[in-house]
Amino acid sequence: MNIFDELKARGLVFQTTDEAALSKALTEDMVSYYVGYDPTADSLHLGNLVLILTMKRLQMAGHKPYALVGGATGLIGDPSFKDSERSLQTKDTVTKWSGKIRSQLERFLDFENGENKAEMTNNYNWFENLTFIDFLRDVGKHFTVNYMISKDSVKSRMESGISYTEFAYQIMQGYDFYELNQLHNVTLQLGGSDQWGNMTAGTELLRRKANKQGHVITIPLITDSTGKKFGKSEGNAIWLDADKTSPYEMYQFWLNVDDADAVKMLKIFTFLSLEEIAEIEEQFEAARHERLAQKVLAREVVSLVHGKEAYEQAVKTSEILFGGGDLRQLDAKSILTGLKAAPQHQIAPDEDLTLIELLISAGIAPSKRQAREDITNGAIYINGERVQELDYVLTDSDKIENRLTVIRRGKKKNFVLTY
Ligand SMILES: Nc1ncnc2c1ncn2[C@@H]1O[C@H](COP(=O)(O)OP(=O)(O)OP(=O)(O)O)[C@@H](O)[C@H]1O
Ligand SMILES: N[C@@H](Cc1ccc(O)cc1)C(=O)O
Repeated sequence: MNIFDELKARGLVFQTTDEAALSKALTEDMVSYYVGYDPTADSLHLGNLVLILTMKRLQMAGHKPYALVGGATGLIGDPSFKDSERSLQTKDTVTKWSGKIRSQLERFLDFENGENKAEMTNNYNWFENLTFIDFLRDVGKHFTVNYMISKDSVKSRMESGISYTEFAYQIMQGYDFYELNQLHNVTLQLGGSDQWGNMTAGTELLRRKANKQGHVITIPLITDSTGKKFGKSEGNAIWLDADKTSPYEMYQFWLNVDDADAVKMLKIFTFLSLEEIAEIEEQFEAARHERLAQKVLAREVVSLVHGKEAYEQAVKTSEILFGGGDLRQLDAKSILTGLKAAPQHQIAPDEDLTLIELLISAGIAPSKRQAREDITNGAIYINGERVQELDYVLTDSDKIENRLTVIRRGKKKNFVLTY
């Protein structure tokens, strides 16, 4: 199967320009291609990861990737399918975020080996010295306003309003494609389906200014279970930066993917072969309650993004939180994430309550009698360990990172005491 057919079989192709020519080029030559990321946050997220992995698939098939950080376009703001203007970030912020995005991209592609090793680029390099006059004369002249306003990506804004700044965005991205073609013979651009308008501005410029054919592939936008696109603007991003979304949170996210989406996600987010995925699908369908597809997803994607060790730590966290064990082996953040749904109760630092008093004050037991019964029956656990002393007083070693203590009543009911 050639790489284009494989991308299609994985559900990664939404739209393309001239499919026959593109498929032929990808079969016969080494194609140089690019994907652009604007530094509009300090981290990429799972929605962006789909494209990074698609870049990687093409690189594994022998094609040459250019990862572009939008140091210039990030200063302008892409209006595609956005209801309102973006607020401009300072130049310092954009520079700082560019660095972060760049180092995340570097983790996924091979920048070292072979003729098709990946290259990193930044459109600030060519926009920095391009004067306004030259831009209008050499680039703007190739676009009619009629063409620009006809794009679906800006249509709604033609009514609600759009600044000249954001309106110019599509021809900036168009110019990037042209420039990368001139510099590195890049002939293919990939992006999410919301990027079609900007990307075809590039093929248009290539045709008009250099008389060359450029290709575009859009990938479908990945949505959450409620049908919302994963992304920053929707506020449901799962970040690749471990400080923003911990490996444990990402692990939980994958474990909770809907049955209906799980196999689709395996094709999009993992490097397992389609045959391996078909086998997993068969087992998964035979016993859905075992959630095999979700477990494999969690293993593959968390290991890919955060490494095997972080994945194993996430599994351990889950086992200890939900299967039993000493919670002091875990960090406070993972516990808070894992027990998000558990009731929390804040304790004043100098409150030296006995266990009975504590159970009542935190609402864990309804009465003194019940509290006493629970403790003596062995139904009360502090950080996973059974405590049967009625007048036990919490010590510093019960306070995980000095932030919290978990009290469990019976098998499942957790309560988090915070300080
Ligand atoms: N959920 C998603 N599924 C597939 N591709 C995505 C998704 N979210 C973003 N992308 C793609 O990643 C690239 C970079 O996206 P961008 O920086 O606009 O992220 P974003 O989170 O969508 O940002 P914003 O929400 O601010 O628009 C684009 O090509 C975009 O289409
Ligand atoms: N417009 C793209 C980012 C991008 C920037 C410059 C490009 O040349 C290509 C893509 C986005 O917002 O996601």
